[in-house]
Amino acid sequence: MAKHAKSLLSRWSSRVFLVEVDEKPLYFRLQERHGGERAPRVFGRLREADRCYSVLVCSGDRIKGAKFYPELRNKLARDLPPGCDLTTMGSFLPRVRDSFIRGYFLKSSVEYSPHIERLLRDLGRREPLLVCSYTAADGGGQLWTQRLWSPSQDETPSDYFVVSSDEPECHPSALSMINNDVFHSFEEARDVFRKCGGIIPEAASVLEMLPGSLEVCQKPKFPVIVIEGLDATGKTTLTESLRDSLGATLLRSPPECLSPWRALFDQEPPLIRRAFYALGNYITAQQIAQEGMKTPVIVDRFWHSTAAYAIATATSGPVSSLPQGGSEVYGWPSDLLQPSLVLLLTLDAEERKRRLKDRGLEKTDEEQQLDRNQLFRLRVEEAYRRISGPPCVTVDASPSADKVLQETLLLIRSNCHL
Ligand SMILES: Nc1ncnc2c1ncn2[C@@H]1O[C@H](COP(=O)(O)OP(=O)(O)O)[C@@H](O)[C@H]1O
Ligand SMILES: Nc1ccn([C@H]2C[C@H](O)[C@@H](COP(=O)(O)OP(=O)(O)O)O2)c(=O)n1
Repeated sequence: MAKHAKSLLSRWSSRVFLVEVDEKPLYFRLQERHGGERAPRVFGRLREADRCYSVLVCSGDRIKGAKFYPELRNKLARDLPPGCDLTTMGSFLPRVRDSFIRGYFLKSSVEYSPHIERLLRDLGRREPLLVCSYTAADGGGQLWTQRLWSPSQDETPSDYFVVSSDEPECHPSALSMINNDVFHSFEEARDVFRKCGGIIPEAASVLEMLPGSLEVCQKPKFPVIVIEGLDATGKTTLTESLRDSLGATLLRSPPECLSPWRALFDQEPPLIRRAFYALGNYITAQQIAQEGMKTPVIVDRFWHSTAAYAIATATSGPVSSLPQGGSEVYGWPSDLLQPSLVLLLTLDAEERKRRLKDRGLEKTDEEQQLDRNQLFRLRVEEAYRRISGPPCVTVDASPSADKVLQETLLLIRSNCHL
């Protein structure tokens, strides 16, 4: 039994579990004795002939674990018997940092149990997994027990009743977000790339683009203005006009030099994908520091994009599931250059869709998700607003391109010395 998995077991009965049903997390916890509570919602509609499993990834090596998590979904989707339900789940210790682990929740008919259990045991030989099975303990489907599969043959498996648990203040993935989804230092992001070199050869090419160390750069002489907003809010149009109107240098994050690898790292799990974008910001920061000595600098996307998309993807459900405003996850990394001003372009959903359609370009998976998933879009927008650091002003991007430019120029002139 892997060391990491063993340490997760040490406080097993204090863990809370969540199963995500239609983007909504449903919570349950464990109890030794049953006090007559109703079954948690996720079990409420099951029949006695149903059997459920939770499969949690508990690899001690976080790169391997991150790679295995989506692979596990593909394998399960491919090899599970027909009619078996598969959804995402997680488990955490309330208020314990880095305690969040991810996995899948399976629902099947009891007749398929031998097949499923064989499959889960095989998968567990590849990467450490914690597997639990859930069985109806009464005739009415109100009482369900969790049995944690015995980590070693000679231990007696522990059974608990499952009961509903209150919703935590925010999505528990927040417990493990810093330096897994949202990188707060250059060193942490670079470390992920150094460690994944063995499995992704292209990581070495990205490392070659990085500065050896973060020299303490002098503050740029000229203003640095970042333009942020969802796809098709008009960032490209506006940043190009600002460059021409202000005689500024236009930069972007991720920087051009990383474009050969962007599509590849977009396919990687969040740990690696987010480290890629974080490193892109540090390269762009170096370019800003240089160019900002000669001209004003306009930047198309920067840290706000990296953090907001990461936070919104790591959570699920409504805006209330985001870490609360003021949480350290929204903090600006202390080693990253702060722009003079961030302008956030906002547009109502219908107009944005219309512009997307007119433009007709290919979209990243995440941008496609924005279209399909209203809750995800709302979380990204709210996370944008909660990020602290440089002053951030919201700009209504619905007027004509020229009006948006004039409004932005006014804001820049009143906030920066130009
Ligand atoms: N203010 C505006 N009014 C109407 N259409 C606009 C405006 N700004 C941009 N567009 C159009 O909307 C589409 C998306 O704009 P773009 O600048 O590419 O957005 P982004 O860079 O944020 O993805 C483009 O077809 C562009 O011509
Ligand atoms: N600095 C950045 C820039 C983009 N990202 C991520 C966030 C989203 O997944 C995509 C959005 O970028 P994309 O190039 O599709 O968006 P635009 O076309 O520039 O509007 O990239 C990031 O994490 N950090």
